[in-house]
Amino acid sequence: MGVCPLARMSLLRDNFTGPLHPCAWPKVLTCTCWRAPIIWDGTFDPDVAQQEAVQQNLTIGLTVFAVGRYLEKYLARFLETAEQHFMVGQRVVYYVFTEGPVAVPRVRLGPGRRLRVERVARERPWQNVSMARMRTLHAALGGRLGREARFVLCMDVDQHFSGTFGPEALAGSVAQMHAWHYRWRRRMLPFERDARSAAALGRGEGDFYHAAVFGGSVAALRQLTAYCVRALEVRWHDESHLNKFFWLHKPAKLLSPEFCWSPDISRRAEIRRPQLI
Ligand SMILES: CC(=O)N[C@H]1[C@@H](OP(=O)(O)OP(=O)(O)OC[C@H]2O[C@@H](n3ccc(=O)[nH]c3=O)[C@H](O)[C@@H]2O)O[C@H](CO)[C@H](O)[C@@H]1O
Ligand SMILES: [Mn+2]
Repeated sequence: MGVCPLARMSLLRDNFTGPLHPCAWPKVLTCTCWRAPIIWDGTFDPDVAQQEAVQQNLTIGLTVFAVGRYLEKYLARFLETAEQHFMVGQRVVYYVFTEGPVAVPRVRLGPGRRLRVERVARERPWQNVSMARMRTLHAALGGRLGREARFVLCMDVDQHFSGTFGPEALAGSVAQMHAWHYRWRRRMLPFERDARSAAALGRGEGDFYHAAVFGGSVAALRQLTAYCVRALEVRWHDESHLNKFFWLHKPAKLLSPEFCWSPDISRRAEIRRPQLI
């Protein structure tokens, strides 16, 4: 994975917490070659981020799709644990996209937190649900979600929060280092390599492998979703287009694999308190 070069470390700042502590984790990469910070537990001060976000009077959007079986199977736990861990103390607006609005569980929300349910058509086969997310997100960002929120995070529903997920995760554009791939050699990463695909990355291209959690300002996400929608019309997998986008438009911040971890992966010293499981 490599280690952040010392020369750059002192310059590394976070938009919410100010100076970061890249040395807190000597064994992991804490910045990218384009100087974006990689947020690991211990590299930032959560209290400063919290205060900064309150001062900026932010509303933070969290989008999630819960279509078909995923609605009853995952949504309640996702929302209940989000209430415990996601941007606690901030104004939050959840956007749940589902084809079954009446079945959305009634989760008790803290003050300043709202839940909006938007109806979407059920796509078949189920893989298309995942791909159709980009189109739906793009429309929502151009509508009420875009007016209500300053920053938005987009997540899978088949997971739950297990640790504090605070404003240190916010930036103009945010990508996450995929838990399964962050230790892989760059050339082994599963980017689309078929040159016939619009998502193809050439030899030596691609920085990190991303999926699972992405976000940013409304404007940046409009750009990302527009890119993926356009590209998806050519077909192929949404995740490949997401990765191509982040190769072309470098994210301002990266989230460490802790932010979306899988318990199926063997224990790793650098993974202490995962935000999502
Ligand atoms: C953890 C992780 O790496 N997740 C990525 C992986 O998802 P997964 O391989 O985890 O696929 P998945 O089945 O979780 O589908 C992605 C998401 O689509 C929604 N959904 C899907 C099917 C369905 O019947 N109903 C429904 O609501 C739901 O929010 C789900 O979480 O690959 C996808 C590619 O398409 C995305 O890149 C995901 O971010
Ligand atoms: Mn998933």
